[in-house]
Amino acid sequence: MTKSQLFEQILQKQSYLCIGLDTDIQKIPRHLLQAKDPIFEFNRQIIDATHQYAVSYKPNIAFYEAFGAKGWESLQKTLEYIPKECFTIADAKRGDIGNTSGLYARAFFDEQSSGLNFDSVTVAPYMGEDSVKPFLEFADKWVILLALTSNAGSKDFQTLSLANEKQLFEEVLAKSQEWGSSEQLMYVVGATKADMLQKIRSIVPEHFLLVPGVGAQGGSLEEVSKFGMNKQCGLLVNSSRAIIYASSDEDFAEKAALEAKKVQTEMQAYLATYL
Ligand SMILES: O=c1ccn([C@@H]2O[C@H](COP(=O)(O)O)[C@@H](O)[C@H]2O)c(=O)[nH]1
Repeated sequence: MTKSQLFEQILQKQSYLCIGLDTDIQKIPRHLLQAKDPIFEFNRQIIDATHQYAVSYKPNIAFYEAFGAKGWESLQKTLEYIPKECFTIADAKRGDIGNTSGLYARAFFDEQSSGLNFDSVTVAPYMGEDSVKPFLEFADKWVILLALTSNAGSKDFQTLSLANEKQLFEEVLAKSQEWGSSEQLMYVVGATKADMLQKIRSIVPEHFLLVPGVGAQGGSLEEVSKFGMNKQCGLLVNSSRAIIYASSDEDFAEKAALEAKKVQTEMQAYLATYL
């Protein structure tokens, strides 16, 4: 999917919501445990109930790979089930020496090889250019580099000041623009770090940002929208637990739809104000 196709979807659905499929077998409604593949069945019903409010889905790979071959199968079925107009993100946070990154890229992008055909994958930038490049060699695919993450531990390294007086995450944003364009690179910025968004936008005005951390982590959708939106929206705001676990009963999909609609309605207002 190209940047302008993504923007078109955002305008059509009046939403920049990404729903996180962090599907935890311990948290899904009990009655689903009787299904042949409870994780896929949960995802299927969540996707059916929410896709009109979301432009993107982000399965976090940890929730699938923890279950070995069966988990990968649930992931593959989920990916195939997501409507084609939605942007798909493998939240895998990969990255290694180039030779190994090439295989990670195939795992998420090369359907012939792995059975998976995600639009994008999250990548850790800290091994540098040669660790990221192999992901960028796939046509029409996106790399989403971790820049300033939503967790408290982001201060341990990401905000350290360098000799050039930049913070490490600023250097990640500046340097990585030499590796690929805003048509193939996005950045993760936590919603809990909305106070840094103006600075971030001054470094990467054109890029899309994947913003996790609203909902369960308490980030403000309004601040993210006010300080992070650019002329093509430039935001995919993720919410996982607050939507998919809105209810633990048989009405879970209905309640997830209500939560997603609530977020979408708020987004519609911000698109009218800040775009
Ligand atoms: O900085 C980051 C990077 C990734 N995540 C991931 O996003 C979701 C957030 O889930 P919630 O339930 O909405 O809190 C989850 O998959 C994280 O691993 C992040 O939170 N922060």
